[in-house]
Amino acid sequence: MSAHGRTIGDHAGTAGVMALCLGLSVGVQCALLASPLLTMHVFDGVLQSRNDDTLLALTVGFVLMVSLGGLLRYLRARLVATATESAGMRLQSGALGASVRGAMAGDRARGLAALGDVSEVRRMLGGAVASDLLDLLTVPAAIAFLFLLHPIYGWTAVGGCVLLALLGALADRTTRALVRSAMSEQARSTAALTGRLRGRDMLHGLGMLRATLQRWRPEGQRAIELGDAAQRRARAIQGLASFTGLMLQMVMVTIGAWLVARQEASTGSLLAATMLAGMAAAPVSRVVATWRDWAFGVAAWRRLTGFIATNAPPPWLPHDAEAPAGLHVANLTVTTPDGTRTLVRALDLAVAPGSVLGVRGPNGAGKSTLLRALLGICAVRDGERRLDGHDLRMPGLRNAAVGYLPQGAQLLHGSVLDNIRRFGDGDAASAVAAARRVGAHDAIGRLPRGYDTPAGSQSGLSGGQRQLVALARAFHGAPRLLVLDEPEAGLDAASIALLHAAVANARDAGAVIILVTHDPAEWAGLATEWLDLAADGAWHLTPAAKAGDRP
Ligand SMILES: Nc1ncnc2c1ncn2[C@@H]1O[C@H](COP(=O)(O)OP(=O)(O)OP(=O)(O)O)[C@@H](O)[C@H]1O
Repeated sequence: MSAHGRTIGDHAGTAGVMALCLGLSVGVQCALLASPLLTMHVFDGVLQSRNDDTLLALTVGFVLMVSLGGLLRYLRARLVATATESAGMRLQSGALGASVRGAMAGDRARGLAALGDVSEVRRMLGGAVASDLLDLLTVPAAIAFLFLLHPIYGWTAVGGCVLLALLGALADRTTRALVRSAMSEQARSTAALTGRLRGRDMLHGLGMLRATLQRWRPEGQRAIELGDAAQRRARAIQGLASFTGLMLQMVMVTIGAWLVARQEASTGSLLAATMLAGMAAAPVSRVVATWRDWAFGVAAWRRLTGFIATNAPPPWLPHDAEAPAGLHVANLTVTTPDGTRTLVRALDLAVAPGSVLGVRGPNGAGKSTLLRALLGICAVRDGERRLDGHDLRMPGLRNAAVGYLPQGAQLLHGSVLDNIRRFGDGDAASAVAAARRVGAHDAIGRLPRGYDTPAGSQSGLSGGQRQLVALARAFHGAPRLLVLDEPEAGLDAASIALLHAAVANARDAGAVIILVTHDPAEWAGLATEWLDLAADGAWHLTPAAKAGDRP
């Protein structure tokens, strides 16, 4: 199904669920309103006529209506829970994708904060907020009923509900700015702490943990203080709101007694009016009471949707059937992630299947960033990059046809086997074959749990072992494009020799290979062409036969 079709389907499904929730809520309101109606009949009819049969019939009716109301309320709660759960999941997957894209563009902190925002929105959706909102339907129904009993009852209830709504607005007005600063301060301090704690070896190795935490403490403290201040103000107003709800019922009793004394209303209507006033005020009080969840949740939702829209996946170019086989790069301009400096200007490149392009240049010239730009995992100012005519930014294409070895291996939480087969369902044999291809199989065999050894950041793998596992992951599935960032880093001489053989085999099998190296002599026998990057964005291509000629 197309993305567009899915969107229409989603909207139709959401509209259907909302209509059903509304229908169930109307049913709940009818059942609720039956109680004051029956109470009025008991007082005004049965107490006068002393008819036991009528009393029994009214009691049965009352029990039935209350049970029906309970059942409908239960069904609505289930429906709301399912709908909010799936909305939360959709939001989470959108936020995850946007966080990864944001991190690629150099904004890791915002990505982390977005995941915090997802929790905030889910807390709002998962709480009683949706049910409270639907219960607001009771307010007009109860007030209409009160007007039928006597206009004074109706106007008193309107006055009480307006007062409650004003208190809600006051809570919003007096705490909104505080809540906003508390939330952004919290997001900033969490991101700052996470960033500081990432380099755990260095923090402990240089005894810097204490100083780092001390520097962070004022930021964390400020976020907590702002949050507490907002909570305190909101709680004071909530207290006022519950008091107003009680007052409304008491005022209703007094007005009812006055109307009964003037024979303008019956005793039964007094009781019904008191119950109805409580029913009208309760949902408004609850909305005021859960205001904090609302305010935080809605603010988080606004930030999230903005963040997801800013980090939306780029529109992919259509397949170019005319394009020659291999990697084609046209007019690609790569900048630093923050966009302040051009690293590679207007690069044109054609690497045929069965070729090895070596990339070299001084530290910081932009070699790693260029590889990321080729794979479409960092923003570029201009240009296209295609593999066999397909836009390389398509994640499906990269998963199926690309092998990538980033700088620093970057193994993920999971076993060595999981990492090599990229967390897919592929059989273990394919992972073992990839490990054999790059000469990693024996090294993995010597690990305490072999292919089941944990490989994430907390694992005990050495730098070289991590590099071998990452190489096996890159070569897994015989990719058509291999992008290797300093593949020889951390490897001993024997492993480097096996790596050369793996690259030669992949080249002979028709793969396109791009590799960054600081040791061009190491790859002199394999590279078919060299791309030299200068510090000012200039670049130069040299056929391997003339590899010694630097620009
Ligand atoms: N998040 C960022 N914000 C701003 N500049 C960045 C960011 N990340 C990297 N850079 C800059 O981009 C430039 C290119 O970095 P890159 O890692 O691509 O260089 P490199 O040629 O691979 O370097 P090395 O040989 O040291 O690995 C560097 O000058 C670096 O300072």
